[in-house]
Amino acid sequence: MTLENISCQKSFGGWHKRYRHRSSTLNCDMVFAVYLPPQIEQGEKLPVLYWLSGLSCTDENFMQKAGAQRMAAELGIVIVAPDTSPRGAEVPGDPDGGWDFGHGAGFYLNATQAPWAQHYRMHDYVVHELPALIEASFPVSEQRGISGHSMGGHGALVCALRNPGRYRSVSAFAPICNPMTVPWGEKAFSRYLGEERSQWRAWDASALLAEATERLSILIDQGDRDDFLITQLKPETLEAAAKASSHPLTLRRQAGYDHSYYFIASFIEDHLRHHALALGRSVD
Ligand SMILES: N[C@@H](CCC(=O)N[C@@H](CSC=O)C(=O)NCC(=O)O)C(=O)O
Repeated sequence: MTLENISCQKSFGGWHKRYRHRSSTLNCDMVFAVYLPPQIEQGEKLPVLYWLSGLSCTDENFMQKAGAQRMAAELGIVIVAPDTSPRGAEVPGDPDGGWDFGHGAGFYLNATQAPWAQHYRMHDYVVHELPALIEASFPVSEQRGISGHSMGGHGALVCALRNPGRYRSVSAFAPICNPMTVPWGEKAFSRYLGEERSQWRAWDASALLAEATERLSILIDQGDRDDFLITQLKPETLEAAAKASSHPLTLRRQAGYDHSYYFIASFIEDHLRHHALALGRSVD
């Protein structure tokens, strides 16, 4: 596997880098970003937090707007931010030109329907191909955490719930909690997975949580001034599933916050500490 370094900036004593590579899972070239904290140069194998961004994002939104680098440098956590879908001229996008399906909207699932199934396999990319590449290319351990925002917050929950034992920590900002029942999810699932709704449950965080066997503690922050809260996100559904199955969930409703990266930047430190604790880093 060849990695092409396309940019490099020093940040808080560590390095923000972007790489291009060929993905055999997605059948296209992909770009991801990685933040390597200063401890990486001391020969210590560091844990990795995977960050999954939301609709319309690339690898750049989180790295430029969340302000995570200072704490990641302090805690000694590598952060990897993949793109949000397969990309390129050979990858079909939304035939209607929308931003909530196709390019920038891979939903971190494995599509089963033509023509999407040939490229849209973001779950396998994020859970398997990318970590294998990261673990072979950088001095990191196999201790993994996963987090994300909105579509990516849902993606993080689903990756953790579908793969018990693979992640030591999980959290989310304003995740889509029950995509089977909201417009963003219905549009994406009906095309990627087909019209048979029973097939959707395997990619819905609330449905998966109801049947989870691993009790990985979940941290979620949700702004109460989020324009998508009622129509698209539905945290109460996940909360009810967690309650019914006694799954550990801390869902914090944050007064006055919206859906933006201003909200994420306000609470990213708490999430990094949540992950650091589970990933065996010392947290003061
Ligand atoms: N492009 C759209 C706005 C889409 C949007 O709000 N995207 C959110 C994630 S929404 C759920 O997945 C986002 O993270 N945007 C990027 C950012 O940097 O804020 C439009 O133009 O309306």
